[in-house]
Amino acid sequence: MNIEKLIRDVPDFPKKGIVFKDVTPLLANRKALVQCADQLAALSPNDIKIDKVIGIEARGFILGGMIAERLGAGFVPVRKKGKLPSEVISKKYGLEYGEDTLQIHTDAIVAGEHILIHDDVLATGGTASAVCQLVEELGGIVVQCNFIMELDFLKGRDHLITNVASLINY
Ligand SMILES: O=P(O)(O)OC[C@H]1O[C@H](OP(=O)(O)OP(=O)(O)O)[C@H](O)[C@@H]1O
Ligand SMILES: Nc1ncnc2[nH]cnc12
Repeated sequence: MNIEKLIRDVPDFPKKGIVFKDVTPLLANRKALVQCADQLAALSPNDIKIDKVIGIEARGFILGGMIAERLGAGFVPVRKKGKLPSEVISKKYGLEYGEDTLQIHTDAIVAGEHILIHDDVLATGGTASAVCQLVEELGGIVVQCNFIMELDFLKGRDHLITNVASLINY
């Protein structure tokens, strides 16, 4: 089925001038959800065993968990500042409509592990790039960053030195 039809444009959210790509209709459709998870898992390079999938808060959690299950990998959340309970490392970052700080538990990744990072949208790349840096600080190897969609005109791909894959390009 055509998952693109289930992504809704919301003008002027969360700020004037931003066209927000809303994935909630896609997530609510049982066939689209499964198809999306299957296709994202299939994007992962099949010659490297993924140890852990990272989902980026909040919209990266849903399909990140489904991809981890399909790849037989663990799941690691990267969260906004102040949400993870144990010892963390942090990275400040800028995104299409603001800035924030992301955190990961220091014991979430063992040095040398192969990591796949998932999020719903690649826009400027600020968010995904910060997560790559967190993974590398812990000694993880980023195998791929994958996304439901990529906003090509914001050139997020240029900020990521790793393999980048997405299901839809705008
Ligand atoms: O490529 P960038 O310009 O960095 O933008 C992409 C990020 O923006 C959105 O998250 P948001 O910070 O809105 O958080 P949410 O998932 O909690 O709504 C999206 O889910 C990505 O994480
Ligand atoms: N235009 C957009 N729609 C949805 N999520 C985003 N994250 C950054 N830019 C976005």
